[in-house]
Amino acid sequence: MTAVPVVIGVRAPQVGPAPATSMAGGLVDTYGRVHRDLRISLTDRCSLRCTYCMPEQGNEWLARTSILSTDEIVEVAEVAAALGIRTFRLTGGEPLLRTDIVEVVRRIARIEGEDGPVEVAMTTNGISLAPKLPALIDAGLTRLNISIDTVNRQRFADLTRRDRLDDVFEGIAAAAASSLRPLKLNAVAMRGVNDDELVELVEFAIGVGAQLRFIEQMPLDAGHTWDRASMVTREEILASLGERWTLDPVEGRGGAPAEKWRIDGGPHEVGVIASVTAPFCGACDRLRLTADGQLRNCLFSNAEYDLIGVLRGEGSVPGDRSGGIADMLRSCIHGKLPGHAINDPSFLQPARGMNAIGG
Ligand SMILES: Nc1nc2c(ncn2[C@@H]2O[C@H](COP(=O)(O)OP(=O)(O)OP(=O)(O)O)[C@@H](O)[C@H]2O)c(=O)[nH]1
Ligand SMILES: C[S@@+](CC[C@H](N)C(=O)[O-])C[C@H]1O[C@@H](n2cnc3c(N)ncnc32)[C@H](O)[C@@H]1O
Ligand code: SF4
Ligand code: SF4
Repeated sequence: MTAVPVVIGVRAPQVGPAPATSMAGGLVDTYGRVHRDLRISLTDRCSLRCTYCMPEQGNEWLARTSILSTDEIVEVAEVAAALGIRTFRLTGGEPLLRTDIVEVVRRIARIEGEDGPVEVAMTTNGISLAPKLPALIDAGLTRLNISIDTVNRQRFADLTRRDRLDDVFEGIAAAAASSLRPLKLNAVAMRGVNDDELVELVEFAIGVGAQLRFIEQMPLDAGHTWDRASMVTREEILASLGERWTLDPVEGRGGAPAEKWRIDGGPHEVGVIASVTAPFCGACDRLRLTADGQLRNCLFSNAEYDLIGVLRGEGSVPGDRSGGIADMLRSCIHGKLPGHAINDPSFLQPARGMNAIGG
């Protein structure tokens, strides 16, 4: 039984040998957005239970048999790279819980993209990162984003339902001491939880040589309890930081989700990912692959494209199915809407929580 009761599915196309021209043309949607970034969720499992993402208990995990193998992930990544994907971001759930994580990184990092080697990035909660980091870097990991919403131990335990802040600090320290740059820290801003700590979080990030990005909380929690009033907005975040520092906008955002500001004219920057009040959908260049092999063209989409059906469908033979994978990637792109509808009264939150979508 999977964690996804009902999704609007798109059936797998007939599997067969790849037509000679199947890789021609990139992943351009009907609004002209060129897709360069594939976020791959490696598992829906996690070492934490953040309130805005997962339920405290009783989560319905994806069946282990439905989780994509390393071979399957690499097969998809190779086709995606041939179609123009340049960055593969490994996420979850907690990607470091995947026992073959180093192999996944190594095999994706070997893929040649259109303009040279692809980038392999990871978003993690940092737990158990320290002992694994040397092997991950050796395998070809190029960038790390680590999530930390508070530097207060009791708050961390309340918010994540696990008393593991010291493990996160250890992971951040290892990343800070490593060669990976830029190092980014993510913090979801929450009213009455950490909104009195925003300056302290930025100072913590500066202290470890990282850049902090605040995230507006999105309606993606497994319990569907999100409410607009408890979301701390971009404006509120800037007002709070503005009491301490002068913030000057940094130009040249491109397709990045974070708007950035220079702090007091100095070398440090802070970012805000305002997915709700200032969505960046017009420049969206992302696709997502869930751990159970469903392609999604938007975090908030209720449609999924059944890639695992292509990979495991009857008569499917490894090596012969790149055309089917490419077709499914294109179908997914073709169905992409211009933006999300969180601000529309008819908005329907996706059935999956963020941990099962791949944040
Ligand atoms: N609405 C929306 N939010 C996103 C999207 N991608 C990332 N985010 C939000 O931004 C947060 C941080 O994302 P990360 O996983 O750190 O990656 P990133 O910011 O895309 O990565 P880089 O900017 O390349 O470092 C996520 O947790 C989401 O909350 C997206 O496509 N749409
Ligand atoms: C889903 S987690 C997966 C990777 C890893 N477990 C982590 O926490 O970094 C990726 C990112 O999504 C963010 N996130 C999760 N649920 C969210 C929500 N409802 N709104 C905004 N961001 C969310 C987390 O804070 C984290 O930065
Ligand atoms: S945000 Fe990341 S660390 Fe927190 S519960 Fe979700 S997947 Fe786990
Ligand atoms: S909400 Fe959807 S369309 Fe908008 S940036 Fe995120 S993934 Fe892209």
